[in-house]
Amino acid sequence: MKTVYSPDHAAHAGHWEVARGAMVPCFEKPIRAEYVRARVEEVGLGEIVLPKVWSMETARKVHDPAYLAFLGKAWDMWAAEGNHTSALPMTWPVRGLRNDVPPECIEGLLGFYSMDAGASITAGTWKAVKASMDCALTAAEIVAGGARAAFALCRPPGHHSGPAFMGGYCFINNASVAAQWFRDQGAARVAILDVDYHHGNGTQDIFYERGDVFVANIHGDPKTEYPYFLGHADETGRGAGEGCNVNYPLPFGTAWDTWSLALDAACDRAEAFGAEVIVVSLGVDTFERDPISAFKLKTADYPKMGARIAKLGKPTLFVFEGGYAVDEIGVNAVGVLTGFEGR
Ligand SMILES: NCCCCCC(=O)NO
Ligand SMILES: [Zn+2]
Repeated sequence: MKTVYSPDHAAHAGHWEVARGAMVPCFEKPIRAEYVRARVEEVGLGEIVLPKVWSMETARKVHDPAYLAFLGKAWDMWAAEGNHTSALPMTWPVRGLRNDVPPECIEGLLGFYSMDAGASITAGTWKAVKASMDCALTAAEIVAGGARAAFALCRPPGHHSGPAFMGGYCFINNASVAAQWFRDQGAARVAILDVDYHHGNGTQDIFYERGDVFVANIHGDPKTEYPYFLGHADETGRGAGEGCNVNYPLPFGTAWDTWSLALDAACDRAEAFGAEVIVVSLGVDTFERDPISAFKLKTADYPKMGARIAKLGKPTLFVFEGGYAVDEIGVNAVGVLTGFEGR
């Protein structure tokens, strides 16, 4: 299987994030992608290629163009005010506040276009974000070109970013852009399987009223886990999208025996939907030693995850999302891919 990787990811290196009331070093850091790339090379998964440079045309079909334009200029606006550290939002338009965008105030725009303080912007963030999206589209093109599967080694991740907001380390929803690209190439029905520990609220939001893209999430129960405000089992889609969204919220401590039942159910639903191509939001923060998560999957479980997805027998694009147990991130993420290949 080919991997699409860009060294430009390293341009995005946030300094701090807020966790349990303290400023802590960012968990989503460049070394994550390097460890995964090293493991791809170590197992001989396949060729590692650079992404092509894509326009924003497809991204503008799943994201608000004004939001994307903001992402491209946010750092310059922040720096123009003499700021040197990461740009972080501090005020959000919650209930009772107005919802019109503050045109030229970077502090207001940061809050307007974010769901949390978990997406810090630095001088190189846009370069990395664009490259990450380019990796997803390039890998999608490899699949569309006849490959059974391809791996988009995306960093930063994307599944929390919605139509017009960033958050949870995410800026552009890479998996959603790829799914839209497959639709634009003529795939009538696309399924997105999000196996990251956290609910992909952005992906759900983007396709919630659409009947052409099925979205399944297996994740920490939002009653007690980030993102808290989406990801319940009663969220099944709306209008044309009714029945095209399914959530499997699971409790702290969930291990493979329970988690795999949700995967079976999600795969069955994707099959029943008639998906012609599968996009997997591949986060491995389901791992038992992940520092910010609370499931109990073991390294030996990840090849089983890949093997189950392979049973769908559909062209499959793997898009890298979360995972913060850096020492095992490579063996776990690539384990899904070698398991998919039946190695
Ligand atoms: N700072 C709050 C937790 C962000 C979750 C990031 C992630 O892994 N999402 O999949
Ligand atoms: Zn996650």
